[in-house]
Amino acid sequence: MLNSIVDQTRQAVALAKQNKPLAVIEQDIVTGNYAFSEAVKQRDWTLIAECKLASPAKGTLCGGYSVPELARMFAAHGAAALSVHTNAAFRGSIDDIARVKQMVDLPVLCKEFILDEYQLYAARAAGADAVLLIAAILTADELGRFIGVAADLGMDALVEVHTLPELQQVQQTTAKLIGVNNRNLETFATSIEQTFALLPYYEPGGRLLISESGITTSQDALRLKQAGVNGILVGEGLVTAGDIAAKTRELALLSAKEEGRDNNA
Ligand SMILES: O=P(O)(O)OC[C@@H](O)[C@@H](O)c1c[nH]c2ccccc12
Repeated sequence: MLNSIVDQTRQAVALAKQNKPLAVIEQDIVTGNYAFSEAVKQRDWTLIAECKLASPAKGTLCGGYSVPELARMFAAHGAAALSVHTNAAFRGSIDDIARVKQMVDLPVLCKEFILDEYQLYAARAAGADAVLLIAAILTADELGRFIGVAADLGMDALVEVHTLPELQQVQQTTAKLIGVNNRNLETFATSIEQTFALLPYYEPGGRLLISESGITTSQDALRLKQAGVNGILVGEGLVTAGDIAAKTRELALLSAKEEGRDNNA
C-alpha cells in the first residue's frame, strides 16, 4: 500500500511540476511564522483535528461533510490546529488547504507524502503552516534538507516515526515536532501502545511530541497526556463519530466549564 501511494505521488509531483513550475509557485509564497508549533507550545494539551474524508484502507469515512465544513466544526469545538489531507489516495487536494485557510483561523498541517522539495513550496503557497515528513520514506539526507527548507519557508515540520530506529534518527535532526504514528503504514494495524513503547526513548530537549492515529476516546487522550505527550492527531475517531462536535470537545479534553466557550468560530 505505502509503495503504491509513494509511486503515485511521484507521478503526481512530476505532473504538477509541468503544470505549475517552481518559479510560478514561488510567486505565491509569503513566508510563514511557525504558527503551528506555537499553537502546540501555548497549551498543555493540543488536539490536531484531521479533515479526512477517505482512506485507502477503509474507503469513504465521512460522506456528510466537506473538508471546509469539518474544519469549521473542529475549530468551533476546541481543536488547536488542523491537519488537511492533500493526497489523492485520501481524496484530498492541495486546494483544500487554501479552502480551509479561508474558512478558519487555525494553523494547518499539510498531510502529504512529501518526497520532493517542490511539495514543500506548493504547501506553503497554498497557505500551509506545517508539513508532515514521514521518516520511513525519506533518506537521512532528504529528511535534514526538507526540515531546513520548511523552516526557511516559515513552516514547521511534524516528523513522523513508527519505530525506535526512526525515532533515534529523527532525534539527530533539528526537528521541533515529532509524531509517533500508531499506525504501521505497511500493515495499517493501529495501536496507541506504540507511543507508550517509544516514550522512554524520547528526548524532549525543546521538542514537542504528538501521538498520531487510532485515538478514539478521552481515556486514550488522558493516558497519553498523563504520560507526557503534548498532543494528538486524530482523523477517523472524529469524522466517523455520530456527533463530531461532541467528539472534538471530548478529545480536546475540554472541561465542562470550557465546553460552552466558542473560541474560534
Ligand atoms: O484517522 P486516524 O487513525 O485518527 O489517523 C490520523 C492520522 O494520524 C493519519 O491520517 C496519518 C498519520 N500519518 C499518516 C501518514 C500517511 C497517511 C495517513 C497518516
